[in-house]
Amino acid sequence: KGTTREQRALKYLKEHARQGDPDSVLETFDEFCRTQEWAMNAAEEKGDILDEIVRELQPTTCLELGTYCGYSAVRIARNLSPSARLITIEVNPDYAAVAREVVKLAGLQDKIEVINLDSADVIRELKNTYDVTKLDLVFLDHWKYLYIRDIKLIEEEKLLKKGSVVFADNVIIPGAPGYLEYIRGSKNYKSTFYSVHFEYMDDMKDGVEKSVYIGDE
Ligand SMILES: O=C(NCCO)c1cc(-c2ccc(F)cc2)cc(O)c1O
Ligand SMILES: [Mg+2]
Repeated sequence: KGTTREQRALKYLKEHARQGDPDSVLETFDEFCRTQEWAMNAAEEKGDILDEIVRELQPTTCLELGTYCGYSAVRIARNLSPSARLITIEVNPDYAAVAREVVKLAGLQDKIEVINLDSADVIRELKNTYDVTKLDLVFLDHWKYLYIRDIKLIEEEKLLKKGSVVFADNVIIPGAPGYLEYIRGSKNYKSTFYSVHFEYMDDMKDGVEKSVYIGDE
């Protein structure tokens, strides 16, 4: 075929979505995944919970680990206030390249920064290199076994403040057992589990975990 699934998705978006319209990009991406090829986007149900969190929290600085094609980055950024921004980290160069195109198609390149590096290396540099003081929202959606490594690193870097929200995808499928045990056992968070459908699969159950940081600044 010569093309990857992600490149085929981007082609479909370019042909069917309205340039500069984030809602159109998301709707078209969901349509592609339901009618052409499945892809590991957060999708409608998980996306609605993410929308609710962003609308209520009104975060200024957001961090996403695991951009993939940029679906959730667009989902988050479309609801951000004018000066707010999202830093999203993707270790896979092919995914990052597609994500940058999707972000541009949505017209959100001024609010979203896609970084093609390893998450741990960027987290260590957020204060010095990326001018971040505190993170209001963190979305964990990269390799599941890395959730626990990176949340510990984020705590170590003192990047969270009272009220910061850590939202984790896939805590059931593929699962992130070490992370769930850690975050639910920590006195620094108040966690809530949401049972949701796995993306684009109406007969499969997944779960997302919303954790509010209540620890020391
Ligand atoms: O690995 C994932 N993300 C990081 C890499 O970019 C990921 C995987 C899956 C999934 C895939 C294949 C399957 F059979 C089951 C689960 C789903 C997701 O939502 C994900 O975020
Ligand atoms: Mg996911």
